[in-house]
Amino acid sequence: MVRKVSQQKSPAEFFAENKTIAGFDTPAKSLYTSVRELVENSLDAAERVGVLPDVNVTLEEISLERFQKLYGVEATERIDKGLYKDVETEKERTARMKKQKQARDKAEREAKKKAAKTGESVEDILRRQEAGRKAAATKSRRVFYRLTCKDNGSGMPSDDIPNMLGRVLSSTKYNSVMQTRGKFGLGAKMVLIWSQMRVAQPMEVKSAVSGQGFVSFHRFNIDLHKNAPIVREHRKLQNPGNWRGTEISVVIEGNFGSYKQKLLKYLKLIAIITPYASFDFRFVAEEEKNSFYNTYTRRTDRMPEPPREAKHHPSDVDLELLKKKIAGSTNKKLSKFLSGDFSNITSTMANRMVTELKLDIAPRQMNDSQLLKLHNFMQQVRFADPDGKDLSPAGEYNLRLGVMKELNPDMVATHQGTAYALEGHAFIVEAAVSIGGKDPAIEANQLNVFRFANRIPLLFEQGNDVITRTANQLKWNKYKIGLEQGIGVFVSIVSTKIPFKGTSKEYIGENDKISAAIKRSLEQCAQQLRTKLAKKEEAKQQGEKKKNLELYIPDVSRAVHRVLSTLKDFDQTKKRCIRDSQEELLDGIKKRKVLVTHFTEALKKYVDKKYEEDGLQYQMQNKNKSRVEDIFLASLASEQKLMPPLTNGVCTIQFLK
Ligand SMILES: Nc1ncnc2c1ncn2[C@@H]1O[C@H](COP(=O)(O)OP(=O)(O)OP(=O)(O)O)[C@@H](O)[C@H]1O
Repeated sequence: MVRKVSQQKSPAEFFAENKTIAGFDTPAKSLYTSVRELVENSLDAAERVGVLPDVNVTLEEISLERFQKLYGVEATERIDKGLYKDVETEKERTARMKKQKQARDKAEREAKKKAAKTGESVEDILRRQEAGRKAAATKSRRVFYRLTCKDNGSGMPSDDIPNMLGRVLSSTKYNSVMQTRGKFGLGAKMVLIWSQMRVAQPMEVKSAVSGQGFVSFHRFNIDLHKNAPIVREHRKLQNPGNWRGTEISVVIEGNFGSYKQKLLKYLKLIAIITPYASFDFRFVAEEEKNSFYNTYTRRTDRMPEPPREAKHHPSDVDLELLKKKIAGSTNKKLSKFLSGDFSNITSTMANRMVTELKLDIAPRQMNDSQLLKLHNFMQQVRFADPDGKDLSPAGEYNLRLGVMKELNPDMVATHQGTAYALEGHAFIVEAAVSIGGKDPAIEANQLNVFRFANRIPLLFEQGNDVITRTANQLKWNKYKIGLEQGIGVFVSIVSTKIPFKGTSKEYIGENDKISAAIKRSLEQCAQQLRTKLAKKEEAKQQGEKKKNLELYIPDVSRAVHRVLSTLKDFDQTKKRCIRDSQEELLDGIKKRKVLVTHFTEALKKYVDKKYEEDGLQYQMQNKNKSRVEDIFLASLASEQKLMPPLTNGVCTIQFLK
């Protein structure tokens, strides 16, 4: 009998073997996830020190041939051709030729049909298809990329760099109950692990913190087995411009072709939810003509209030956490510990708890059974929900600005809900709903749902996500919102703990509380849009009424002129009922001084005036219903106090102080 020997795995080995759970599935997806992880770290780092983020991403394409040259990989001289999977056998060649001929014949038949319908030439259609086929064929080739992400964030202390980026499950974001984009202490390390699995090149990091006086440069790998960094090079570089920030550079295998659209969509969405950041994306292709540069400009200097560190909510505490907190407590009284270390426990509440527990001792003197008693008791007590004051939602102003700047829809409504609590963590849902616009991201005849969690876009598992499900369930036609023009639904959830499914942070599963909060926010947006649409419809109807009236003007002018022309020849007795001013008019007609065009002009003026009066009357009638409507003007000042409202009966304007 073989004796089984127990084995251990380091976290780095575990995640290398199970990279899919961190979003590193195929080379294409891994490239996308790598960009995402580095960008989100950069945003966290800039916001941590309260600076407007500047994030520059460069993706340099490196063909297999160039990769081999660059890294001195000797290409194998092909002698035994049968060994290579890209060399066909005779049998494979015959089968391929047969298949290609069938495909060509089919394509030709379809192209002829299409040409008859569209009027295009058969050759053009076939040429286009051929280009598509070639593009698809290049997708299967191995391609590498040097990914570089540079920011103006906090920078990293020199000694921390190898550990923070070369040891799986290390993070500066662990010990706090705080809203951050990063949470797992995994992202940047997975980028390096992915690189090591296919390319074996070290990660290069330049970073400078405030007042350090130099830029630290590190090249390192991860020892997967030990889960520890292997530093290959460490130097101090000069920093004459006092730069502060981080630049991370790594070579990875990828496939930009298949994930280009996803990646650009991601950048667009992150620009929507972070309009106070500036993003540059540069793609440097092997062939110059395929290179491009996208920039997502900053549109406001107004950053959301940064998230603050919150205390643990008592209902979210497990025994281990309670033990850890107690071990670190210097309080002499349990009541002080409870009110000081947890949110939502006032000193009165803490005293009541201690009396109820009959446990008036210093926390560190508690034995295991007392600890268990305290934990059990905490599970039974009714605590108030966390209030969400430490969270940092994007804010309606930023959300609206982001949607307008990137998508320019015809109409947009926004709403930020109040905070709710989920297992001891506060969360806030904010939403925007847009109608129409010409951006291809908003497709007509459907709901286009865009999801954000802790201000990062979620692009995968759309159908399983609570946001998509809730948006699809809403009865949009109840708000007279049709799908024809394309509806954009933008939902952003912020929390100290987002209940993501998996470490790749791709979606949030079904959850009644979150779903109800999303529904409420979307309903508010839909209600605003309903009012706007009604106003627009009213204006349209007024316009049509005016147009219809104008249509009659030429005929009416001619008819009136003709009647008056006949009147001018009436006998004196009948003429007596005509007043002096009218006498003058008839005289004008007789002498051909008053023509049909004079009637046309007069009637046109009258219709214009009437239309204006009706419009004004409509506004007056509705002034009480909808006088106050948020409009957002970019303010130069960061102060947000409001001046007293200025009202003129038609609208109310309130400026920021
Ligand atoms: N650009 C950067 N500037 C400053 N610090 C950074 C930067 N990138 C990473 N860090 C530091 O390195 C740590 C580890 O980053 P990593 O991406 O591995 O995990 P994380 O961001 O904490 O969590 P997640 O796995 O959820 O992304 C971060 O917590 C942060 O302190």
